[in-house]
Amino acid sequence: MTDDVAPVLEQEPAAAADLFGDRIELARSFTGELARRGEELGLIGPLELPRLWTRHILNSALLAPLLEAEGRVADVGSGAGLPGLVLAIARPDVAFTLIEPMERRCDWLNAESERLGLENVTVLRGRAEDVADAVVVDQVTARAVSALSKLIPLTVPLVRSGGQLILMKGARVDEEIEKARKVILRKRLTDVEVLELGVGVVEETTRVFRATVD
Ligand SMILES: C[S@@+](CC[C@H](N)C(=O)[O-])C[C@H]1O[C@@H](n2cnc3c(N)ncnc32)[C@H](O)[C@@H]1O
Repeated sequence: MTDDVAPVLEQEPAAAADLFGDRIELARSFTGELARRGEELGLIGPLELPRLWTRHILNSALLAPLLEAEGRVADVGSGAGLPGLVLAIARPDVAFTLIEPMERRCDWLNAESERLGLENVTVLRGRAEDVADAVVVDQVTARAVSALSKLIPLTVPLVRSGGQLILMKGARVDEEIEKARKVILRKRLTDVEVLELGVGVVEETTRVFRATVD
């Protein structure tokens, strides 16, 4: 447990207030708790503290404008709550299902949702492929779960016809798309595009694979 999280919180970038608006205090509270307990709970590595805001919190919040008003979103493999819990803070009008197989991580997600008073979060313990019958959403998000060739088959069954995949990817997204070409065709994804978000706001531009489910 890290007691002094002030240095982490002091690194809040100016863009945070714009992205979170009147929810900024909740975002600060979540960031502080993640800084305090994240390493001990195995949610973040020790090197992540100095870049918690830019690389993790803001990076996740950049997806907020992509979410449908009053929609339903499933975040697959939420882990520490990235991007799912951060988005639930930024978008109280959207109902989030955080899908995560590890019990300890589910405990953290439930405890933080409760502590922050987030009424738009349901935590579902399980693997995406095992809970697909219980979930239908308008959009699915995921960050750092697996390569697109595996992630697309895991996420498509959760989404209604006409809904979207919004999958956060790294610099090698084009390579991943190339490797997933057959899966993209087989799953009949349309409107496939790569969005570059946060240019000049976050350390590394956030690349998002977005596609519509048939
Ligand atoms: C590397 S962590 C990333 C966590 C978080 N999304 C982030 O960006 O920090 C991958 C997470 O995906 C979860 N996971 C792995 N396979 C999964 C599956 N088939 N369905 C749902 N979650 C899965 C793991 O338990 C883990 O919490």
